[in-house]
Amino acid sequence: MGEIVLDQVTKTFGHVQVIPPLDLQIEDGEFVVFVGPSGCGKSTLLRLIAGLEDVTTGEIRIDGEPATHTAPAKRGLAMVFQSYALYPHMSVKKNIAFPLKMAGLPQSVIEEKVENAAKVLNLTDYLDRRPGQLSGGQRQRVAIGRAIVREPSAFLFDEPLSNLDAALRVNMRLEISELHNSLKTTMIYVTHDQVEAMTMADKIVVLNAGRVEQVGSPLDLYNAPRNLFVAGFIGSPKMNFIEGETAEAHRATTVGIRPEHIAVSTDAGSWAGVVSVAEHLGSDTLLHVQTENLGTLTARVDGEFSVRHGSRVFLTPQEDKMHRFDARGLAIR
Ligand SMILES: Nc1ncnc2c1ncn2[C@@H]1O[C@H](COP(=O)(O)OP(=O)(O)OP(=O)(O)O)[C@@H](O)[C@H]1O
Repeated sequence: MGEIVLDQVTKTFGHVQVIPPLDLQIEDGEFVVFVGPSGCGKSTLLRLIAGLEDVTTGEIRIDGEPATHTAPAKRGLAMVFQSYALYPHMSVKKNIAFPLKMAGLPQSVIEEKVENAAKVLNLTDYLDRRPGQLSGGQRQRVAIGRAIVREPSAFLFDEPLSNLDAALRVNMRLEISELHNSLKTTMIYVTHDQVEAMTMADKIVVLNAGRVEQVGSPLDLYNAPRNLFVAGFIGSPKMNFIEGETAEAHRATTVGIRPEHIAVSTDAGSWAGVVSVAEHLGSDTLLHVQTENLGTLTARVDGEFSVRHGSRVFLTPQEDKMHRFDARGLAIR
């Protein structure tokens, strides 16, 4: 089990309401990612679910049971922190066993659970080492191991990969996804990195200033962002926005087009411009183009596209991939 429901939950620190009334339903077994810019309230929301912060008003239910005032240890949830929070003087084995020992389980049961977790996480060969003798990725796996042995109804991850270098992050991302596939336990994962959100989530919750801007699958958010904020936040490189009179469609004050939905030609096209920067990534080419009337637009072309800074090009947007927004920033469908 691992269904979590937030019903009109708010959080106020002093006089500042950082979470206005918020409803959210997390299904059993789902991988849910909270994503949003720094300070939007992601960690606060996770800590409210964990019970590390008290809600100001509203209710939390876990598996149908009221949990608003339940002590953190009694919620059946396991939190994995960015800082790993390992005990430096204890071996990997003792670190993983710690919550079981605290719970007073028999030694034989502890041994078995630690062994199984170590196997799942490829830590079997490291059980006698101390955290200081491990790489960042291995330490993160120990922290996850300590969560796994508790057999929680949900795992809560607070930016678990932000201390790792880029290559290791990609690896750990895959490992956590695989872990979710095999355990099928609810996971709630906080990140400010929309690529992590897109690649890992069943369901993404986009937060902005404590408010839920949109909830949906990664492709829902990519294909049909509800508003300008989600449109600009999800997708890399970012969606281009064209403002004002150029947004020809009635009611629309802003038109959005993703870089991958703009064709580039050196001969002819809808919008003429000059390449201000060309980023040759090998797999694709990103062209930042200073257009005559629409400001700078970014286009992404598959593979190599041999133009340089200063080259004259023409851009043609794919009409059916254009997004239109009204004066309030809401998508027009
Ligand atoms: N204990 C606290 N007392 C007062 N204000 C707080 C406290 N904890 C968080 N806040 C404020 O609440 C808001 C949300 O913070 P939170 O840490 O949840 O954001 P976040 O989205 O996780 O940000 P980041 O990605 O930078 O960690 C921020 O404006 C923050 O300053």
